[in-house]
Amino acid sequence: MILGAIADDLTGATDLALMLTRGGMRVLQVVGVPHPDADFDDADAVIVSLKSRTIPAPEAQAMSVSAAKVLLAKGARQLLFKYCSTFDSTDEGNIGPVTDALLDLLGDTRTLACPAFPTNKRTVYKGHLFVGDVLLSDSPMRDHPLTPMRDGNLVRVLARQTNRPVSLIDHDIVRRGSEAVRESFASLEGIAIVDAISNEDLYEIGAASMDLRLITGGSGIAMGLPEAYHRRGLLALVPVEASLEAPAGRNAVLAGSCSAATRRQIEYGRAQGMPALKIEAAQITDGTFSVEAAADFAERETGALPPLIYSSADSETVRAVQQALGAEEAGELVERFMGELARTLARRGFTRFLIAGGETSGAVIRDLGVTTLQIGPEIDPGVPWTISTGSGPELALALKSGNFGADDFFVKAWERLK
Ligand SMILES: Nc1ncnc2c1ncn2[C@@H]1O[C@H](COP(=O)(O)OP(=O)(O)OP(=O)(O)O)[C@@H](O)[C@H]1O
Ligand SMILES: O=C(O)[C@@H](O)C(=O)CO
Repeated sequence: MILGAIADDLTGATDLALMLTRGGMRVLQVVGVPHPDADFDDADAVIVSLKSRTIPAPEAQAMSVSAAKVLLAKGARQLLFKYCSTFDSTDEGNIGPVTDALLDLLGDTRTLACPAFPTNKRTVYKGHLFVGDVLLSDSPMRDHPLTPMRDGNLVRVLARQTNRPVSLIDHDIVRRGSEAVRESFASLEGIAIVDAISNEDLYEIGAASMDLRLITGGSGIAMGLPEAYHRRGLLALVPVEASLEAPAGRNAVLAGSCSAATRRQIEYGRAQGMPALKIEAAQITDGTFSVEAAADFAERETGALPPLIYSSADSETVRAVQQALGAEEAGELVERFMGELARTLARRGFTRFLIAGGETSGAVIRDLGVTTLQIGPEIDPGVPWTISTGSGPELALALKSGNFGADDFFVKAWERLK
C-alpha cells in the first residue's frame, strides 16, 4: 500500500476512490474502521469510509485515528484525510480536530488543506472557496441543515477549528509550479490552505506533496498523486476500465437526497418515462406506506428504464417534516426506510442499485451488509460504479453525492454496466 485514506463520508470516499483509480492506482474502499487483520489484497490505495462528518469531534478523532493506525500498520507511506469539496464543517469541527489528531499520531506538525475540485466547480482562490461562480457563503451551502457554511474564507474557517497556525499558500506560488509549492511546504508550521483553480494546479500540488506524511482535502487533492508516485518509482500505473461486468439481475434507483442536483435528476428521469414512486415521511410514520408496498411497485415495473423510488423534497417540505418529527429523527426514518427497501429488493432479485445521497448511501450499504467496494468506471465526475466484494451477494452500486452528477444521471448510468 502506498496511500492510506480516511474519508468522512461514504460517497466522499467513493469520489476519492474514483480519482485515484482514474489516475492508475488499484484502489480498495472499506466501509468503517477495518480490522487490524483485514486483507487489503494488492491495493495501492485503501480508502476507509467513515460517517464522521457531523458526529462529535472527539468521536471523529478516535475513529479516524483507529483507521489510520490500521493503514499505517499495513504499510501506508502517506495518509490522506478526505472531506467535502464544500469544506462541510462547523466551528467545532470536524476538519480541524481530525487533522490535528492525525498529525499528532504521525508526530508531524505540517500539512495542507485544499478542498478544490475544479471539474465540479469548486475552486480556492486567495484562500476563498467558490462553488460555481459564487463564494461558498453565498451558495446553497449557506443553508445546509447540519453544516451551514457562512464564511467563504477557509483560513478563517479552519483557524476556528484548530490551535495550530493556519496559513495560506496562494495562487501566486501555486502557479510557479511544484518546486515553489514544495519549498513553501518545507518551511511550513501548521496547516496551509492551498489555492487551486484548475486541474493543472492540482497536479503541481500533488507533485509537491510527496514529502508530506499527511495530505488533507477534497478528492481533487488526489488528482496529481498517482503520477507523482509513478515518477518516484513507487507505482506501476494500471489502465482504467471503461465498463463494469455487473451481476445479472434487476436495476433500481433509490433517492433520499434532497439536494438540488438530485431533484433535477428525478425530474429528468420522470420526464424520460422512469416509473417513479414518491415516499412522504408522514406516510412512513402513519403506516400508510410500507417497504413491502414500495418493493412491490419496483418489482411490477419491468420497462426499459428502472424504477425510481424517492423521498426527495424541496427545503420547505423537509423543514416542515423536521419540525414535526425532529431533524435527526426525520432523517433516520427515511434512511431506515431506504435501507430496508434495498435489502428487500436484493432478496427479490435486484442486484444493481443507484443510490442518491451520502447519508442515504450509508444506510443502504449498512443494511445490505456491504463491507468492501471495488471501483469501476466513472458515470460523472466524482461518481463511479462500484462492485461489492466481501462476504454478501455481489451487487453493483453507484453511490452518488447529493450535489454530483448531470441531470441525465439516473438514465445514462446504466449504459456503463455490461
Ligand atoms: N422527505 C424528507 N423529509 C425529511 N428528511 C428527508 C426526506 N427525504 C430525505 N430525507 C433525509 O435527508 C437526508 C439527506 O441526506 P443525504 O446525505 O442522503 O443527501 P445529500 O445531503 O443530498 O447528499 P450528500 O451528503 O452526499 O451531499 C437523509 O438523512 C434523508 O433520510
Ligand atoms: O467532495 C465532495 O463534494 C463529495 O465527495 C462529498 O464528500 C459529498 O458529501
